[in-house]
Amino acid sequence: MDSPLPLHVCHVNNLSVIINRLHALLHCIAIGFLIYYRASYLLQETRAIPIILWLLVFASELLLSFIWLLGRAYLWRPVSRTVFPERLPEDDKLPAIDVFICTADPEKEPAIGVMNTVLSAMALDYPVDKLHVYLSDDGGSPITLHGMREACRFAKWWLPFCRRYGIKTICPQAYFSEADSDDYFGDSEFMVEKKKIKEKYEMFEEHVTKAVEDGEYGNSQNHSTIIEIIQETFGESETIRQADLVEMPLLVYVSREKRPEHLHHFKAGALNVLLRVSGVISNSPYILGLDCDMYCNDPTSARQAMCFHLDPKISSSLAFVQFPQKFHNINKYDIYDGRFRSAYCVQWQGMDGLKGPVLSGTGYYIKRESLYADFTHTELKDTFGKSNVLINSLHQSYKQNNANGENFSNVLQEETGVLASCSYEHQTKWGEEVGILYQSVSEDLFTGFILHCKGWTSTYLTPFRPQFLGTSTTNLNDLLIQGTRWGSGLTDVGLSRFCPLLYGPSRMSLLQSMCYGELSFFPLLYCLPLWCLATLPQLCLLNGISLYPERFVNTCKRSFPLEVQSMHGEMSREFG
Ligand SMILES: O=c1ccn([C@@H]2O[C@H](COP(=O)(O)OP(=O)(O)O[C@H]3O[C@H](CO)[C@@H](O)[C@H](O)[C@H]3O)[C@@H](O)[C@H]2O)c(=O)[nH]1
Ligand SMILES: [Mn+2]
Repeated sequence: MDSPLPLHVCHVNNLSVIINRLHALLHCIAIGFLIYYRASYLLQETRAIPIILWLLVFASELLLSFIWLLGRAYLWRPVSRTVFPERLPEDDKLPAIDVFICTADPEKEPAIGVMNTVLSAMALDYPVDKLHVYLSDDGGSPITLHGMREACRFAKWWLPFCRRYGIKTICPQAYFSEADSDDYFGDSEFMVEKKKIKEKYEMFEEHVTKAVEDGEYGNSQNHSTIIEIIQETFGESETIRQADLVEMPLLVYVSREKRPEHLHHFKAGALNVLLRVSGVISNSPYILGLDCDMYCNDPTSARQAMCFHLDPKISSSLAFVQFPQKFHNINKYDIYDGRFRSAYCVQWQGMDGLKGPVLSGTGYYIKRESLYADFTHTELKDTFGKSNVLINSLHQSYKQNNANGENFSNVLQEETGVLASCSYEHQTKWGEEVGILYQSVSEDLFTGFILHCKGWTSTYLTPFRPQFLGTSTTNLNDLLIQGTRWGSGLTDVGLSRFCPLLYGPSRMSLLQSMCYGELSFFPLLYCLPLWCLATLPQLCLLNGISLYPERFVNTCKRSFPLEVQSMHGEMSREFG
């Protein structure tokens, strides 16, 4: 029988709603005056200011007004949510979860950091037999594979320790670098145990770093498939308490085949290989997606996400639960806004009040089914490729533990090899209709957009304690590279046949299309206004040309002091 108490509640912030809408109205009036002023000047017979100047400023203001208008959709109905994981059904009724972690470059993404992410995911507070952790290594690096074996060995100490003492910081590196991590236990047995685990961790760290010094990075562009279920047995010198000999989550290393003559589609390609390979191994109905630089900072995220996925009122249409990206390496000045506050503190909450936030690349729990196209009317092999085992897995509900180290049978080993080969997707619908989509380098936003267009919804949860913590870009060079990649990915979507403002409105609400429109057009639409308004008014000022007549400016300032400020604020919000 279902619990009569809700698993989650949604609060609409009515005060914000009223303030936001009133503010939008006032701002609209101010924009109306400005447009009237600019347009009427064009109709005058004699003009003191060069027309080209006037037109450039006018065009900039129109573009800014348009993008501003689209952005109002975020503020239309912001909501926040609370979950009650204690009301979830017992553990044996919880659905299984596959965790997908992606790594690509062993030089930029050091193995020890990646292994900490793996360990933190293994230590999630969830039934171990229902948790499967997959690492995709696009670098095809022996160092990473070796790191996985070491991580598995250390996990046999780390997991029981976390469970026995209810450790919250389940990422060992973060835990041992915290000054007062959970030391409130104060008890001597705990302290002894902690010291022992710390020594084990240091040994683990040493083994991994030594392998980096001695080993080879491998060829990330040209290598064959390696898929291995990681299982480490204890060395003779290691003894472990009988009570701690617990089961561990399944741990799988996947390095897909890469050849220079085949497109590999970056992270989206890696995720699709994981989808297929995990489909024939554990086939869990839910997937947690993580970047290798973003570790689980709290054990409860899986149960929190299940509060939405297991709510019968919303679960049939719910595709994913998104947590915010938070970062541990940002100083208090944060001059590049590495925290992306407008996205994670304002925009996603606003979209959550419509049909849900954007899929944000990491820190989401997605339903596997939502990534498979509607396959009831299609020729399955044309869509999913030639693997019969994979096709059978589509129909079959989750098969528990059909793979562990010993019985990772030859058949399965061969099948996963085929599924991870670089030619598997030829003449299939992978990346076009099935799985993570390849159309844009911002694969996350685009995939989420198409899911919303198909009628799926999402929810956004921002608990007080960050559930996931990552590494943000902190220098200008990395920031510009990342910004250019995102900018071109978003513009790609905006200018494609999937333009949210044209493709969206008939498939989702107008407000939601406006949100996606704002996201995909802002890099492009800010270009001209940014250059014009950063140069022309200043040049005019130096030459004694007045773009804004004094009387007009004074009236505006008197009537709409807030509006004048917020119009200026709008640009500084996006560009720091
Ligand atoms: O060929 C590739 C390239 C990248 N990755 C992995 O993808 C993740 C994200 O890549 P990164 O280069 O760190 O990009 P970021 O700009 O930091 O990532 C943000 O932007 C991406 C979309 O552009 C999203 O996928 C990410 O989740 C989001 O955090 C990392 O774990 C990489 O290891 C691969 O697995 N294969
Ligand atoms: Mn990253």
